[in-house]
This record gives sequence, C-alpha cells and structure tokens, in this order.
Amino acid sequence: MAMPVLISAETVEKLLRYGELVPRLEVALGKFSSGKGEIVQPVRSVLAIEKYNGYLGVMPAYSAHDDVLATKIVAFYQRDQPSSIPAHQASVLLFDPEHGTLKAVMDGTVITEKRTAAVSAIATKFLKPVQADVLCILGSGAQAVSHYKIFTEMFSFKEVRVWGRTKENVDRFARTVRGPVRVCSSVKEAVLGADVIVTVTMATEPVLFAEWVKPGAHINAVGACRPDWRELDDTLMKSAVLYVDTREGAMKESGDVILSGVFGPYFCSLSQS
Ligand SMILES: NC(=O)C1=CN([C@@H]2O[C@H](COP(=O)(O)OP(=O)(O)OC[C@H]3O[C@@H](n4cnc5c(N)ncnc54)[C@H](O)[C@@H]3O)[C@@H](O)[C@H]2O)C=CC1
Ligand SMILES: O=C(O)C1=NCCCC1
Repeated sequence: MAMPVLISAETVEKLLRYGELVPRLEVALGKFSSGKGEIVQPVRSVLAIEKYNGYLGVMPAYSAHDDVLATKIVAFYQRDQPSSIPAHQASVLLFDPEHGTLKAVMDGTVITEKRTAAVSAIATKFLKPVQADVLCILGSGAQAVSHYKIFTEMFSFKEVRVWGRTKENVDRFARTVRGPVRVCSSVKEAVLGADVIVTVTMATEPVLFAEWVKPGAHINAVGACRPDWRELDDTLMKSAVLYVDTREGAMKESGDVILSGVFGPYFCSLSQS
C-alpha cells in the first residue's frame, strides 16, 4: 500500500490562499447549516491534558458533496509565558472515503490559523454595519495575525487597532503583520468606536464589556472555546444577536454562551462559537 503523502506547513502556507479558501468555506458552511446531512461534522471530542494545562481535540468530518473524509487533531495549551512553540498545533489526516485508506497527513496549524480567520471574515461580510471604518483585534497571538491578514485583504478599514496582554506579544504581532496598526494600551481604548471587533485571546474571564461596544458593531467571538473560558461579559451576551456555526457545539463548548445563560430557542446558524 502506498505511503500517505506528507504536506508540510510551508507547502500549506503556499497553497492555501484566502481567495480560494473563502468561497469554498462559504459553500461548506451553507451545506453544514442546511441540515440535509451533506456535511457531517460531530462536535469535536476534547481530552484535557491537565498536567500541562492543555487539550487534545479530535475533529472528524465527511463531505458527501465533495466526497472528502478527513480528521483534524489539534493540541492546544494555555500558557502564562510567551513561547516560540505555537499554542495550537494541528495535523489533518485525509482518507480515501470508500475504503478508509490514509492518503495524506498535512500540517493543520496553518490550516487552523487561516480557516478560523476566514470564517470570521465570512461572518463579517454578512453581519458588519454598512459603514465599517474601524477594526479592533483583542489578542495578539497567531489568530490575531491571521485575522489581521484576511481582514485587511478583504475589507477597507480606515483604522486597525490591536490590544494584547503583554508588550512582547504585541510587538511581535506588529513586526509580523508589517501593516498599519494602532497599538492600544487598554481594551477600552481599542474598542471604543470600533465597528468590527475580533476577540482572539485565551482569557478565562471577560475582557470585552458591553459598555464600551458601539451599538450595531459586529463581534467575532473566537477565543472562548472551552465551557469555562470567557471573553464577553454577560450584559454584552444578553444584548447581542448571536450567530453560531453549530448550536450543539456552542452549547457544549462556548463559555460565553454557557456561562452567560443565553442559550435558548433564538440561535441562528452562520458564524462560529
Ligand atoms: N473558535 C475557533 O474555531 C478557534 C478558536 N481558537 C481560540 O482562539 C484563541 C487565540 O488562539 P491563538 O491566537 O492561536 O493563541 P495564541 O496563544 O497564539 O494567542 C493567545 C493570545 O491571548 C493572550 N491571552 C492569554 N491569556 C489571556 C488573558 N487571560 N487575557 C487576555 N489575553 C490573554 C495571549 O497573550 C496571546 O496574545 C484561543 O483561545 C484559541 O483556543 C483558536 C483556533 C480556532
Ligand atoms: O476549531 C479549531 O480548530 C480549534 N478550536 C478551538 C481551539 C483549538 C482549535
């Protein structure tokens, strides 16, 4: 039997272009939300690695539409100190759907960075205010960088602001994106007047408070992906219209949804938890 093909992070980085990724994801999200079973993706199973403050998530999916069977395996860690090792590392296994033969093992870290940012960008395309001049990014890690890249590629913001917990991280962010950005010294300064907000921190307590958010602003709440993590406060959660990619996932994994007690019959399906 042939060995699976290995696809490195460098190759994924070169091949995975937002111009192709965004329209494909838009179709996939539509099919996933249609409820017709064209894309099957159960809520991921996550194992806690308590000794190291980490998690291992297994994320299988099958698209009957594309006849593609794959699983992402992602490890992610909460850290107090900056590290040269990414907080999230992933691999994607691609199988022949007819027999289950492993065809390829590819880097999933770059895929995670780009896929997540692309879904936020798609949600923003549909949900942002008509006049959206100011983008605010809270967090300054890998997702902050990928969100900056796609948001500045797809939209024409007049100003991009970033806030990060540590100066070291924010400086690294500014060096990496190499584009115009206003570094803010508080969340409030970054958020006031922003039309689109991206939260990509690993916070476990709310960092974004309703009182700072401009009415009608669109928020991509990305970071609180464990049931006991928070980024948005209760008032904001209760006053917002929520869009999620999967109700089941949001109710099992999103700390902002679970701990604010907002889940009920009013969810629409589109964006991410
Ligand atoms: N919803 C989704 O599909 C995905 C969600 N994520 C989540 O997005 C978040 C960001 O991921 P990455 O950028 O890859 O991580 P990262 O480790 O590269 O960056 C995390 C950032 O959050 C900051 N941070 C950590 N603790 C904080 C706290 N208590 N308050 C404020 N800031 C804090 C760090 O200083 C760093 O700037 C993580 O929570 C991650 O789990 C990541 C990938 C996909
Ligand atoms: O969807 C993903 O990929 C991830 N979500 C939460 C954190 C780990 C990666």
